[in-house]
Amino acid sequence: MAGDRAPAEILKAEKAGRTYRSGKEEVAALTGTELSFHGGELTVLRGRSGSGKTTLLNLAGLLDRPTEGRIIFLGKDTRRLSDRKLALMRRGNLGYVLQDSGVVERMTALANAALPGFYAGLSPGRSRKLARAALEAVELGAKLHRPVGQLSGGERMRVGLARTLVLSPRLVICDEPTASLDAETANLVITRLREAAVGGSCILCASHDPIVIERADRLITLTGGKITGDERARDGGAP
Ligand SMILES: Nc1ncnc2c1ncn2[C@@H]1O[C@H](COP(=O)(O)OP(=O)(O)OP(=O)(O)O)[C@@H](O)[C@H]1O
Repeated sequence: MAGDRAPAEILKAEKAGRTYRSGKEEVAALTGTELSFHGGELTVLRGRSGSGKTTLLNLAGLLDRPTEGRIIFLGKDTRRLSDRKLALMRRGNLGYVLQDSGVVERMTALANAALPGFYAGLSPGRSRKLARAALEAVELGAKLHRPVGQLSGGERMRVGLARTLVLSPRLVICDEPTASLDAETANLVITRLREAAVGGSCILCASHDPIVIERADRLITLTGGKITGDERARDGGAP
């Protein structure tokens, strides 16, 4: 899926907002968000607890729909898409690095990382070859055949990362991808994410970790559900 797509606009938020309703109470978690994301960039989203980061990641990741405004993904107005079409769009174009890495514990690391290939209709051999390379890239080449349930938390997270990146998704959504990792493993994770960006993916990452922030191309700040900062990193994110 890689190619000359670096300048392409992947996602656009137009006056997008999300209000949660529980009983009579309404929480405007995100309001009037105007943002555009392109391939080839790693963007870090910062903000205090409750500022709306997860809400924005969920909208950008097509996991939730805005209650106002719209999200345009690959030129398509997602308001018009059924839940089924949205799910297909996610499967073909999006990857997630979330707190719960979503790996299947009874399956081996290799089988987990090969899943996107199978779903995309690649041959089993090709899916496994790509999975093996993705796992080697996160330093799990020696544990390919281990059931994920027998791996450490950081290793599971890396299996999830390998699975997320194995088919070079257009957009990768990450929620605190280095939380609870030691500095060396955190460096490995951010290096893989940067490589994915260099390969043309658009990476959107909520994080407070200086290791992540110093490798960002762009820094967005959220305050009380609004974008209050949107700046380019001076050195454009070291490779
Ligand atoms: N399902 C929900 N129902 C009601 N309110 C919600 C819901 N999810 C989030 N909120 C509220 O929306 C606001 C933004 O929440 P969000 O989870 O996006 O913040 P965040 O910046 O990701 O916070 P944190 O860093 O603590 O994870 C908060 O006030 C939160 O309490």
